[in-house]
Amino acid sequence: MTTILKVENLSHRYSSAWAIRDINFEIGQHGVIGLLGSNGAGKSTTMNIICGVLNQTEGNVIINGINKKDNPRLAKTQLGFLPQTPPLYTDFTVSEYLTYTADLRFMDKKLIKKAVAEVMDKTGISHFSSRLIKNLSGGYRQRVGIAQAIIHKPKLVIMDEPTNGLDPNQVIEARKLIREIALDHTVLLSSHVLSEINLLCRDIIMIEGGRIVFSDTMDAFNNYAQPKSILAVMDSPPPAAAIQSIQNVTKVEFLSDKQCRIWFTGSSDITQTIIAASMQQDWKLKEISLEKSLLDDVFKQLSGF
Ligand SMILES: Nc1ncnc2c1ncn2[C@@H]1O[C@H](COP(=O)(O)OP(=O)(O)OP(=O)(O)O)[C@@H](O)[C@H]1O
Repeated sequence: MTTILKVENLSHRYSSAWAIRDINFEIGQHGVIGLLGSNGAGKSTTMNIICGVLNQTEGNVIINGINKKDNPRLAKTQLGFLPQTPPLYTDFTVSEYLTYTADLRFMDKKLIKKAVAEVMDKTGISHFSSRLIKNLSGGYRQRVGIAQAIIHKPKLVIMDEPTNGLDPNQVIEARKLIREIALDHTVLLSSHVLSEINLLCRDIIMIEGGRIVFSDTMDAFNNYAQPKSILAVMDSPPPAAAIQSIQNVTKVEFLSDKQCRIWFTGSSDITQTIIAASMQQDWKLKEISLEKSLLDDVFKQLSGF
């Protein structure tokens, strides 16, 4: 794996309290990586340090092989940042603003005009190039925010809650654009919206109380909590008490005449016991399936709520 971002033993203290403590992770090329955590978990602190807006108390941030402490200016050329509120100058036109941000990124002046045209095309805002930013909708302003983050073709793009405050259609459009950007860049995106992380991200890093509590693929996150319930459909189901008498069954709830949910402890081999009981007692079992834990349940389990 080519490492684009390496975070080593990162800790930060605001006055006396530690906001993050000993954060370590490494991310590779392309794709969207989700930074998930509830409010106050430490996402913004981590992102602000990576972007150089805040200096860490301890630890290292290495972007595309460059340690931010040793060469902050060079490290910053490797990254683009879309903060929660995009830093837009609303009295500028779209192209004036993007030209200005390209200059701030120390881009070669001769290349700026072409880069502005390219990034407007990529983010779907070319037709608004001469419009004042203050006259754009929220969705288009967000596109301008994304355009300024990628105009200098950085390896790493950091987005802090990028769909916050957008209406449902704008959210769909913004997610589509983020996916496209992730084909050429590594995107580290923070959110406390689980469904968004699930839709967009390949890998997930979860922070709670300033510490990493989970770091793996999205699939591993979805499978993290073991199934604890079974859905069964029977043509001739017995009373709940009969199912409840099976060892390790903790609760039975009928959802309809023929369908019930069965909670259990211990191994999921219990499905075999239920199948055997059904055959012995002629419950006419037609379907049986383990219920996958909901993303929200995993989140609750990991965050200790
Ligand atoms: N400037 C500051 N001074 C003191 N404490 C701060 C400061 N900024 C953040 N904190 C504290 O640091 C902790 C982590 O905050 P941070 O903003 O990084 O969390 P977050 O996960 O981004 O939350 P949110 O989703 O609400 O933005 C919290 O306890 C917060 O109160």
